[in-house]
Amino acid sequence: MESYQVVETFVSINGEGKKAGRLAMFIRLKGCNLNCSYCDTKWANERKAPYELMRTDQIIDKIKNSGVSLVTLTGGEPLLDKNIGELIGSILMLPKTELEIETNGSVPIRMFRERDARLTMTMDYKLPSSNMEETMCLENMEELKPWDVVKFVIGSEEDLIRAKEIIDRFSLCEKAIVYFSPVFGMIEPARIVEYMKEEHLNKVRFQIQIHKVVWDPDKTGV
Ligand SMILES: C[S@@+](CC[C@H](N)C(=O)[O-])C[C@H]1O[C@@H](n2cnc3c(N)ncnc32)[C@H](O)[C@@H]1O
Ligand SMILES: Nc1nc2[nH]cc(C(=O)O)c2c(=O)[nH]1
Ligand code: SF4
Ligand SMILES: [Mg+2]
Repeated sequence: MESYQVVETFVSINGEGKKAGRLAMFIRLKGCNLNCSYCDTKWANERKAPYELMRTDQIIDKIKNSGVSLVTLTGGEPLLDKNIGELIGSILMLPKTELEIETNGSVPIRMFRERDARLTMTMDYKLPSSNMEETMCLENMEELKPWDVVKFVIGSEEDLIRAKEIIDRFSLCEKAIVYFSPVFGMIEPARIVEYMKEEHLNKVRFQIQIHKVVWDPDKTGV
């Protein structure tokens, strides 16, 4: 049985994506291959970040005991772990449990091609203000399912323009559910809505990270 470097687990309302507002069990894995300018979980990516090595069965027990039916696997970058398939498969064996994976868009999601709506990919497209755009795996745009989410986290005017270009180039609104979300505190959220109106982005959904409004934005474990 495999084990994973877990930096935190907690139950909270999901603050992002199409399952926002619902209770979820969060499993946050250590480490990331990117270094986004705005990352709010840099602490989890540090080499020295403390973690608990948890076996698949221990994580599954934790989910079962939580009584929560939605699991959010995040990080760091959860898809970097070469054994992640075992954990994903085991979570999906739990009856009536939905799994959402937060992934950064730089790691191929192709190996998860055979999946139904119980496994949602919530995939970022990293825009210029992240300084990570060149790492994006564009083949992923062809692997999206209609129930997946593509998230553009927007920090600047340049990001807005680039997000629209990418949506148009890959017909993203026809392939998946598309969100615009501000880099927390970096751009006036109303400007994003203005841009959506200007460009008639009728299928894009606007979202603010709910947990940063409910709790201190720097608080972990919520
Ligand atoms: C911390 S990341 C972990 C999962 C994965 N590494 C990724 O980037 O998608 C989870 C989500 O938080 C978003 N995020 C990180 N820092 C943020 C910030 N300062 N403001 C808004 N969203 C942020 C990321 O863009 C991503 O969508
Ligand atoms: N409440 C809450 N919802 C979230 N949705 C995605 C998160 C993440 O960090 O990936 C997150 C998070 O950190 N907290
Ligand atoms: S990819 Fe995700 S975890 Fe990694 S640095 Fe960017 S926002 Fe942070
Ligand atoms: Mg977060």
